Amino acid sequence: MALHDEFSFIKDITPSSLHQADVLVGIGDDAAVYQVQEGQQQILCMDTMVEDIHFKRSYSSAEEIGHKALAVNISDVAAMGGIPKYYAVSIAIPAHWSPGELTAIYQGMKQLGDTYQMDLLGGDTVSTQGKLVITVTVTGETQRPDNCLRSNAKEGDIVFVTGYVGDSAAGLHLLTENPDNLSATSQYLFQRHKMPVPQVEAGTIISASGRASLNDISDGLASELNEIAEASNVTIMIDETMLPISKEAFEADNRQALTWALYGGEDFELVGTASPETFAVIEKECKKAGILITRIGEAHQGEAKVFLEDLHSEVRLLAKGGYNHFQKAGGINGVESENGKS
Ligand SMILES: Nc1ncnc2c1ncn2[C@@H]1O[C@H](COP(=O)(O)OP(=O)(O)O)[C@@H](O)[C@H]1O
Ligand SMILES: Cc1ncc(C[n+]2csc(CCOP(=O)(O)OP(=O)(O)O)c2C)c(N)n1
Ligand SMILES: [Mg+2]
Ligand SMILES: [Mg+2]
Ligand SMILES: [Mg+2]
Repeated sequence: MALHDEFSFIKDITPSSLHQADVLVGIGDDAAVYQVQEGQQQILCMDTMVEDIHFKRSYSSAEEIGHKALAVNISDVAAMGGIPKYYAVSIAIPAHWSPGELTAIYQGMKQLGDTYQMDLLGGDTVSTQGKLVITVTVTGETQRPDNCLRSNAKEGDIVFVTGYVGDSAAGLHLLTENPDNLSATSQYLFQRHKMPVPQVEAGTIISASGRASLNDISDGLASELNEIAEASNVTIMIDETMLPISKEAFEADNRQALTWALYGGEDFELVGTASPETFAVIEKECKKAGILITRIGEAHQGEAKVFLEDLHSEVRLLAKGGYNHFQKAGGINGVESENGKS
């Protein structure tokens, strides 16, 4: 029988016990963490991008593809409060990709990696009769990974998110409509989709401030919040009026902007929770660093569920819906009907 759900597959293959006692975080968070020696924690993560699933060659340059393949991994390091240091790349190459394009993919990775002084340490090269597949492994270091776990949320916490949510999905929508659109709105949203900026500095500020729960937004805000609610066993309530949705996303389509923000995914912003006292510190430090961080709700005692209070003060359940690789051929799932009700 075909696979239906990447999340239950991951549960199935998670080992019930580990051999090594120095593993601090195994499968189940954004990245794994293990202790090398007292006070020195290393971080490890891996994400894959597949042509026509994660990007299209028709609208993404080779440099942009390389940038994003590394950025999505650095984003998982950021979600553990870490600093990225090294990367390795495995690439499966179909016949129709030219050597020039392939080196340009690596230039895109190098350009981003250089901004963090990251080094490429190895990888693998194979041919494929299918689409181009690029898998990146990133390692790095983290001081306080225990301050960034998905399981750290507590009742009374403030829920926050960095940057704007929904831009990437808005960009993808516009790219499929007219990738040649030169309007400032389209150009901004294209950039947000094709060249995500991982939130490393925000991650280090959050992990240094105290206990927080943290996730990066790859599958969508609703999905990531459900992961925090489930791992922490709390109810999360967010407020539609507080969601940081850009004017560009509203301009792209007023009626779809909320769905993009909740379920679109690939914003690679950080979402999490912290006590009001810790959040005050995070907010102050982010302001100093010029990082937008927005309070969007609270965590409460109760079932592991996520709710949205809408503009009319009506409360509705936010299902885990978001991007799931084995449902609806990878569409936006769990999306409300036209009138906004599920
Ligand atoms: N095929 C796999 N084998 C082993 N571990 C996996 C596999 N796929 C995902 N994982 C692990 O499952 C967890 C969730 O993965 P994923 O949803 O891809 O996280 P993220 O959205 O942060 O990239 C991570 O800890 C990841 O390392
Ligand atoms: C051509 C195309 N269609 C759809 C999408 C949207 N999309 C693809 S994968 C994905 C979710 C994130 O990718 P995933 O591999 O699940 O990342 P992870 O959760 O492991 O970080 C989204 C929203 C896209 N980027 N490009
Ligand atoms: Mg992640
Ligand atoms: Mg992943
Ligand atoms: Mg995913």
